[in-house]
Amino acid sequence: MSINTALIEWSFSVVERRADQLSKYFYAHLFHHNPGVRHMFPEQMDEQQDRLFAALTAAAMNAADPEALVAYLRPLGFDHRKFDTRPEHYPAVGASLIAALKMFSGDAWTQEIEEAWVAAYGLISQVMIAAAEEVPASTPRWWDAEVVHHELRTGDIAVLTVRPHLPYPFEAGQHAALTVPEAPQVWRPYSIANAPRIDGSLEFHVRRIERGRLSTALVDRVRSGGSVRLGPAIGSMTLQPDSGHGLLCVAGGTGWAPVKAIIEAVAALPRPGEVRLILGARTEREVYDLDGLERLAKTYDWLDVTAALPPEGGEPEEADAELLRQVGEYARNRPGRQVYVSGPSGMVRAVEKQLGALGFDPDHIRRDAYIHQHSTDRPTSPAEWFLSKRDIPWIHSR
Ligand SMILES: NC(=O)C1=CN([C@@H]2O[C@H](COP(=O)(O)OP(=O)(O)OC[C@H]3O[C@@H](n4cnc5c(N)ncnc54)[C@H](O)[C@@H]3O)[C@@H](O)[C@H]2O)C=CC1
Repeated sequence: MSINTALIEWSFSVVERRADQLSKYFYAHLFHHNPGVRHMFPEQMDEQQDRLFAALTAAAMNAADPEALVAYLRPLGFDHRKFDTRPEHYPAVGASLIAALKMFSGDAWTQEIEEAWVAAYGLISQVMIAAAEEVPASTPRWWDAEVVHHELRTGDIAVLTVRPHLPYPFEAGQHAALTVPEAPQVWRPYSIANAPRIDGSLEFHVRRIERGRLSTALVDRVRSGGSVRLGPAIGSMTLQPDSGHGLLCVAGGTGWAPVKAIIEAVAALPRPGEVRLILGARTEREVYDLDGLERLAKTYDWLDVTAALPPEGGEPEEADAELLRQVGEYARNRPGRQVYVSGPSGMVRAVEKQLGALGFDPDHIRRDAYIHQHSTDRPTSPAEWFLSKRDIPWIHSR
């Protein structure tokens, strides 16, 4: 089926400036016509408001590249089992999407545009439904877990250890969506900060973000003995077969979490290769897992760690340049190395660009695109526009 993505993109540009109102209309339409799905969303929609809509528009705009689209949508379809999403929900969402776009397009809406959106949405739902149906029925839709340890490491970063009640399959470097009873139906992806353990426990590193309902609950309200709910583990930032030949790992802030898991997975290899870890933080205090780091560095002679911090008395932003300097210095003579990069998307992009300039093959650089889509530090593509909370003076004029 061919989809007219140029038309979709054009029609999107017509409504883009009223994205905020459009997504509100979309949810109002959805809930009015399908009151049965309201419980699947958070009570307060402000934070979550645009996420479903953003994913839909991002996917529709990528419909011209079926391979990329399928790679993006399959894990999403699998992950959506945790919302209890059923095939019959998809037409309902599609109808509200079209209604909202039509409403805000005015005279610009044509039969051809409608057909292009219907075709794109049809493809999106088909891939997601198929991905969810391929999962064996015995696989849980979610996993409940007990918080066995909760530790505040800095004013705003907590490290949580949780133990799922049922076996939880995952690979080092993957992430899982979390929610807690303190923030019902608010889900966010967090990287798992360990390789699989015999006792089945999982570690998560959470920074409280401004107005983040879930991160605030995870940092300030959840305590040992509490409970969390996990979606399935997803993500491809996992250890590759040739990783034993040496790795460069670059981690910034809480981006340390999946890199820690990768290092633990390297340690389980029969013959671990050399691993160089460059760990960036904006201040020394922000190196929140120093004990864990020191333990790894002392135990494994193949692991070499340097911190990228601002110079003495320097500004926090100077850490950015130091991190890139260290990456350049190390990578210059090792163009064949596998690289794992995790942290703010600005950092990940800067590191990728630098490695590209040094002749690194992009296929050797592993990072987590999905996490970046859901983090606060996001690129600003037209679709991403929906994801970032911005004050638009001429919309919120009062
Ligand atoms: N799997 C993944 O990729 C994961 C990604 N994250 C993301 O990592 C981020 C962590 O946030 P924070 O701890 O607040 O990080 P942060 O703002 O404290 O920055 C961490 C490090 O990145 C460096 N950095 C930031 N922007 C840069 C740029 N443009 N160029 C070069 N270096 C730069 C800083 O100097 C610092 O060393 C969040 O956005 C989170 O979503 C977190 C966990 C896992």
